[in-house]
Formats: sequence, C-alpha cells, structure tokens
Amino acid sequence: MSMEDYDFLFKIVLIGNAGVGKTCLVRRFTQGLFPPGQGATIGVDFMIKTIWDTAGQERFRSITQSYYRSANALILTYDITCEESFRCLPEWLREIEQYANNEVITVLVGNKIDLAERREVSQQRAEEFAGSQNMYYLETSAKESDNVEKLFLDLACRLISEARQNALVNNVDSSLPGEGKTISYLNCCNFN
Ligand SMILES: Nc1nc2c(ncn2[C@@H]2O[C@H](COP(=O)(O)OP(=O)(O)OP(=O)(O)O)[C@@H](O)[C@H]2O)c(=O)[nH]1
Repeated sequence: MSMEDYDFLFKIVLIGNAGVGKTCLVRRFTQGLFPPGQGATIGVDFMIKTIWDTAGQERFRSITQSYYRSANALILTYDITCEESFRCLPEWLREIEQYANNEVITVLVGNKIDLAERREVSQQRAEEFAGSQNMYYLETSAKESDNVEKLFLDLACRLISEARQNALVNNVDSSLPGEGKTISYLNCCNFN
C-alpha cells in the first residue's frame, strides 16, 4: 500500500508508566506477536499502522510530550497488577490537558489481565475513574491477545466516525441553505 492509498490517516499515541505493556500492545496488534524480554522504549517508537509508542520513563518525558499535540487518539495504559501505575493516571491526565489537542480521543486501558491472580486494581474502580474523566475503558492482555484487536479497531472506527462527522459539519457550514449533503456513517464503534 502506498502512502497515498488510504482514506484516513490517524496518529495514535500510547502513554503510561514504564513497564505497563505499551510496546507489547502495539507489537501484538501490528505484528501479531508477544516479544520475549521486551526492553524499555528509548524515547519514541514508530510502527507501521502509524501508532506511536512512547517511553514511560520520566527521563524521556520531554521527547514524548512533543508527540501529543498532533495525536488524534491517546491510549493511556496502566497495569492492573500495579497499583502505582493506576495512581499515576491523574498525572498523565494533566499532561494530556497540557500538551494534547482539545479534540483528542482518550482511551484508558488496563493491561495484563492474564495475571488475574495478581490484580491490584478492580475493574469497577477503573471503570468509575474512566467514567469520571469521560474516557472509554477496556481491559487487555497483550500476552494472550485479549481485546487488543478490539482496542485498536474500535478506536479506528470511532476516529473515522468523528472525522466524517466533522467533514459533514464543515460541508453544511460552507453550503448554501438547502444544499446540505448526506454522508452515510460506519456504525461499527463498540466501546462501552
Ligand atoms: N503477563 C503479561 N505481561 C505483559 C503484558 N504486556 C506486557 N507484559 C510484560 O511487561 C513488561 C513491560 O512491557 P513493555 O511493553 O516493554 O512495557 P512499556 O509500557 O512499553 O515500557 P516502557 O517502554 O519502558 O515505557 C515486559 O516484561 C512484558 O513482557 C501482558 O499483557 N501480560
């Protein structure tokens, strides 16, 4: 596929504490694999399907912040077996508020659900937090491939739907009365 061969191009950026599984989620989706002994991301990783995987470590923060602004969607990830990664979420939200654009779609992801016996953050608590911040919430396992396709495909559907809606609004604004155009929507989004 050439670079011109697409209808929409969206930039999705993964953020969250170091070690929560951002790189593994992207690898699982883009390459269908769970990499053994995944090392820490240095700065930012860019993968086919245009997903930006940022480093969670504090020392790379100034590099990763510069990727927020042009992001269409942010996947804010924490590790369900690590309370600390959940407690840092308000700090990440402040970063989003400060650096991301106003229209960005943010999804909260609780990763590593294959480690259910080590869970430290209940699903209900995470859902309540996500709800209070107007975010979608999804639990995943990059290792077992649970909900990973769903995460990225639902997000893509939502981005397409919003892009079409914006195109429709712009179209209506610029047309004369009675000249509005009809656009049919893909109704495939399934976050809940
Ligand atoms: N059991 C389990 N382990 C996982 C899962 N996802 C990632 N891991 C492990 O968690 C560790 C960190 O994964 P990474 O994908 O490197 O984490 P990251 O968030 O990209 O980390 P930084 O690049 O440092 O920000 C690795 O040892 C992975 O094997 C998962 O779904 N289940």
